[in-house]
Amino acid sequence: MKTVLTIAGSDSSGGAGIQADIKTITAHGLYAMSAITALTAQNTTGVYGIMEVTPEFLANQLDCIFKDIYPDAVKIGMVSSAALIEVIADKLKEYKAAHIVVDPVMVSTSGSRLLAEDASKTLIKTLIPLAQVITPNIPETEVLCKMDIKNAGDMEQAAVKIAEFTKGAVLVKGGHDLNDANDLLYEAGTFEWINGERIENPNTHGTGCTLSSAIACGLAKGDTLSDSVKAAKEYISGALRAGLNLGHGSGPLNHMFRI
Ligand SMILES: Nc1ncnc2c1ncn2[C@@H]1O[C@H](COP(=O)(O)OP(=O)(O)OP(=O)(O)O)[C@@H](O)[C@H]1O
Ligand SMILES: Cc1ncc(CO)c(N)n1
Repeated sequence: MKTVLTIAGSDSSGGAGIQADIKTITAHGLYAMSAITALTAQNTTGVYGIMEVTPEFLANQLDCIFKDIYPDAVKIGMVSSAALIEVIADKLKEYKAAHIVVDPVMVSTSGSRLLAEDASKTLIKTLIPLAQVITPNIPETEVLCKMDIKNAGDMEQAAVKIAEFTKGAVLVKGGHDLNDANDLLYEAGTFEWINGERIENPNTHGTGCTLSSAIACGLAKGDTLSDSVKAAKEYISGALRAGLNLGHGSGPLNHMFRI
């Protein structure tokens, strides 16, 4: 049984974070372990509270997991502070973790900041260089490369800039103001566009968490990064097409549709 560790925050509404990750990993037939970085009180309309775990407690969770069930891949989602980012980076190096997917979560779909202002530098300096792939959305890409992104050419230029400070690949996700669903994988100097049909569904809460967890599943199974991203794209499109409609805001996906 292949295993995937998610290191992320808890989303009380079940649509994003740890909950989305575990549903996605399970739907892919793999075993999910989880280390929780923070509790959030949130629902489909917004984030109403964040309570971080201490760095010591996060280190304890990671020790418990790596000493007992060694993960075949690791997905990192919301990590809201520099101190927690440093603990994760130290433990990933200590345990020589492989197939690390970093989803640089900064702001929730509902617009709430999930990464402290001063933590971006620590994310860039200590965690992103450990990633096999990072999966920023358009706003996160703009923060990471300090440029506006208005079109596909900007996405390609941004991916090259980000690759300068990460040793891994960059998946710049489309959507948002570009109003498409075309993603760009930049790996070892090569661009690969992974296009998707835009699905008119207001319930997109947790799409990024779901995609990055699905990519980690492919890597855990030994697939190439390109194949893992393409399979994850199929999965997220299917989850959007399945059209779950819960809550009064931008609701969750249907993770449990059959792949
Ligand atoms: N309406 C849509 N139709 C089809 N694909 C979509 C749609 N919205 C997003 N996607 C796809 O979903 C994946 C996640 O991208 P998105 O930009 O939503 O991530 P995100 O903003 O980080 O998500 P979240 O923060 O809600 O977890 C990408 O592959 C993107 O192309
Ligand atoms: C806990 C958590 N992680 C990630 C996201 C991304 O949307 C969210 N809304 N909540």
